[in-house]
Amino acid sequence: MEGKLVIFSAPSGAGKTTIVRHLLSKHPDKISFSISASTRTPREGEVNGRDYYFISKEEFLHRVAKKEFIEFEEVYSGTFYGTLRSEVERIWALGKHVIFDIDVEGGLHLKRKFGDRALAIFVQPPSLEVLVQRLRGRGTDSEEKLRERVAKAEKELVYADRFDVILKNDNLDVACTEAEQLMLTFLSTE
Ligand SMILES: Nc1nc2c(ncn2[C@@H]2O[C@H](COP(=O)(O)OP(=O)(O)O)[C@@H](O)[C@H]2O)c(=O)[nH]1
Ligand SMILES: Nc1ncnc2c1ncn2[C@@H]1O[C@H](COP(=O)(O)OP(=O)(O)O)[C@@H](O)[C@H]1O
Repeated sequence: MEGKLVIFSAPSGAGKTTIVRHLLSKHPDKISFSISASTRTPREGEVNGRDYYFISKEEFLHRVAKKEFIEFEEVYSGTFYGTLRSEVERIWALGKHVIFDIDVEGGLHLKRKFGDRALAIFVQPPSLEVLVQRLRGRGTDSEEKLRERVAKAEKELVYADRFDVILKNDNLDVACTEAEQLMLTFLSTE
């Protein structure tokens, strides 16, 4: 089987992780999550090898030098995230397609690299104000981290129209249904 890529990108807090988790729980037979490598510290409840491969900066840079990443980025100052080639190949070898929860630059990078084999979806929050509320509500970031995420979000919203599709995440149920339809249509076409 020729594996495909379904990419969800958005500013932090737009809801991509929530949507991706929903799709994974409904279609575990079709898709599998690309577990990124990250140098950030795990959040409460996050599991190494399930949410991320949490590795040190030293190991990350060593693996960059060995060209193990399809793409990687210093997403926030001093914190690296990247997609391992071995991860994508592992999932394709299982006969599944790969689903990504990745920032905007990383999503566009993968789209450029894989072209028609990839569907790049931009998850759009109703407004920047709602995005900030969601991030606050999630309660995972300090005020300083929150400011950093919001500043990045403002820049990222501009890139929405470079994606294949813009998916509005106002009502979560509606967004999840639309995401599912988009994904299934894409996966069923040659
Ligand atoms: N470029 C790139 N970005 C990633 C990767 N994995 C995660 N990210 C992005 O890094 C950002 C920070 O992720 P995280 O710390 O989990 O917090 P989030 O913003 O709440 O999703 C998010 O925008 C993720 O989508 C990756 O492999 N490559
Ligand atoms: N449509 C929505 N309406 C209200 N809250 C939402 C909606 N979508 C996501 N959320 C909440 O917003 C927060 C950020 O969502 P998350 O999926 O973590 O975003 P991201 O992965 O894009 O950073 C979470 O607390 C999530 O439960």
